[in-house]
Amino acid sequence: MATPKKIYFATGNKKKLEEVTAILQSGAPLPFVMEAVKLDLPELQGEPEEISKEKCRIAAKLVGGAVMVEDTSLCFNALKGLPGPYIKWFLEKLGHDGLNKMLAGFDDKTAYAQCIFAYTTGPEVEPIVFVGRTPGRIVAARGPPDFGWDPIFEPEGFETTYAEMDKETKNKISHRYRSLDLLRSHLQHHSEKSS
Ligand SMILES: O=c1nc[nH]c2c1ncn2[C@H]1C[C@H](O)[C@@H](COP(=O)(O)OP(=O)(O)OP(=O)(O)O)O1
Ligand SMILES: [Mg+2]
Repeated sequence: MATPKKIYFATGNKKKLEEVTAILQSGAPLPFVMEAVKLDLPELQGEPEEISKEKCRIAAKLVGGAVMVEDTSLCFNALKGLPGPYIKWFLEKLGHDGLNKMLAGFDDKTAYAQCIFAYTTGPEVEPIVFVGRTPGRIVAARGPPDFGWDPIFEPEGFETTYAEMDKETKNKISHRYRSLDLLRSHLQHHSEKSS
């Protein structure tokens, strides 16, 4: 399916939108225009890929066109990947400190941040997904509490948390960057210019 000229990015999260905008601007010229649309999408249950796909189907019906969405998980290895896609509620109820305490009984503090973009050309078309992961570990909160669980996630190979990094650095190594980069390649590959 050829890449459409305009693709909506549906999210209710301003910080996600800021990062997605920055990541898309920092690469090669795009074969499409991204238009943000603020939607309050449901928090679904299930396997992360399915959650993203279903979110995308719902968004495509609402916007009536090509759309991308993403769903983000924070997965603790000691907890076999939980809270995963339910991190939003865990963060809201327990805060940074409570999330750290969840791992108190475990030596293994490693975790991974996962972002799954789902994209469809329209409401009748099955979405496809792109999985981006960044490994790291859960630490006591450090850095500005601007965005979700950024202060408690220290990516592997760094001594700073996501929150302590400048945005440019985060956007080069993040789960979101990795997932969006796969989608970008897909769209570039399927654009009329290159096919
Ligand atoms: O890079 C990130 N760094 C720190 N925290 C993050 C990040 N990315 C998402 N988050 C938070 C937001 C929400 O508490 C949960 C994901 O839930 P998730 O459903 O994907 O996000 P959301 O409901 O805020 O926006 P949306 O309207 O796109 O579903 O993790
Ligand atoms: Mg959500």
